Amino acid sequence: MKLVDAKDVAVHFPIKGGVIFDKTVGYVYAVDGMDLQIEEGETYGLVGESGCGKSTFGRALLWLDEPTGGSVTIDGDDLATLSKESLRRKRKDMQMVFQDPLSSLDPRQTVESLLLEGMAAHGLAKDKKAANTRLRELLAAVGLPPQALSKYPHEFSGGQRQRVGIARALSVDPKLIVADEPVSALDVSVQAQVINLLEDLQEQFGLTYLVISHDLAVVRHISDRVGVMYLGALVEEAHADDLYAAPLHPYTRALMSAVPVPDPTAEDTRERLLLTGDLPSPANPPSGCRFHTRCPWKQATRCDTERPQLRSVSIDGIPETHRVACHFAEGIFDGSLTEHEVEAVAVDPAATGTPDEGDLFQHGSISEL
Ligand SMILES: Nc1ncnc2c1ncn2[C@@H]1O[C@H](COP(=O)(O)OP(=O)(O)OP(=O)(O)O)[C@@H](O)[C@H]1O
Repeated sequence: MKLVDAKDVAVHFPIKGGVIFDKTVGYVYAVDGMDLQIEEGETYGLVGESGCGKSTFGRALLWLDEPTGGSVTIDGDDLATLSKESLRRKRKDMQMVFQDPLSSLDPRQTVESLLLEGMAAHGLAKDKKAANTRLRELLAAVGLPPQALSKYPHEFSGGQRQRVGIARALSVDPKLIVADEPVSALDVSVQAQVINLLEDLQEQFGLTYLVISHDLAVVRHISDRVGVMYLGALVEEAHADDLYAAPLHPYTRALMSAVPVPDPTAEDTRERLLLTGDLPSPANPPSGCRFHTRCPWKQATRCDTERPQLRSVSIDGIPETHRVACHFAEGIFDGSLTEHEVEAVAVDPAATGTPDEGDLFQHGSISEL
């Protein structure tokens, strides 16, 4: 059964200008036409460069950034149609795990108070004895000792703090968890432990996950299906193994070719596809296919004028579930379309912003699990 059904979701943030910043002078098209479905019990991994709109989409799914267009249906309820009270109750079913638990957990609260707070908001702490039992069960589930209840967030290591963040999300017995870069603030040695914990909890509690990450290795390890996002929308979607075996979109191919091979002494026969040019500003996205300014296979004039929709392709061995938003995916795949040099495009650096740490292309920070 479908738990998440997002259709044509848009989140456009107004850019304020004028003398006293009271006028809307433009929009940041952070999310622009996202279609995404997640089955109950599934893990969907969302990847893409920093600034492509992953977090904003995750927040829009949970109605934390209210979409400016499209619809989000969770477990049969169209969130836009819910009353304030119904939406408040619905929040029990959909929780978020953040990248940096230290900034998402109130430093003045003990773990006990942090966990009880969420439970109380949904009427799950009325019976003190039952709530106490539940607190201990939650800690055991995330691998923390009962003594952790009286401690403050700063008294834990990064990995333990993320366990507290996960326990807090779990405390209200949710169906869906959106995990936004859940391990990227952690040491590589701890990352695998937290990923394994998320997998165990999914099995134990029947959870559905949207995992947002810039790290292709993390996403590959944990996801059933993967969506690749570029400038506010999906450019490719497939079962994880299918995507990694045969990336079809030029952007996905570039992402994959940036990943170091696990064994550096082994001969690396993959094609190298380096992305040229900066990520265009989401305040001024390119017309047509949003990737055309960086695409070595761009064809005039279809790519600059017609925005491609996600579609299945007719390529032998590529399943119907593998969809790509590229007019020329078949020609690129079979080599009948030749590559050309990508002209450097002048991008206004002020509008583009500085890539964050962890940006795949800046740091190549892919960890192997
Ligand atoms: N509240 C906001 N107001 C205006 N612009 C915003 C707001 N939140 C995000 N943006 C912009 O929307 C775009 C998408 O941001 P978002 O954080 O969703 O991307 P991301 O892919 O999650 O990147 P990162 O991994 O760096 O968080 C960026 O250009 C960002 O600057």
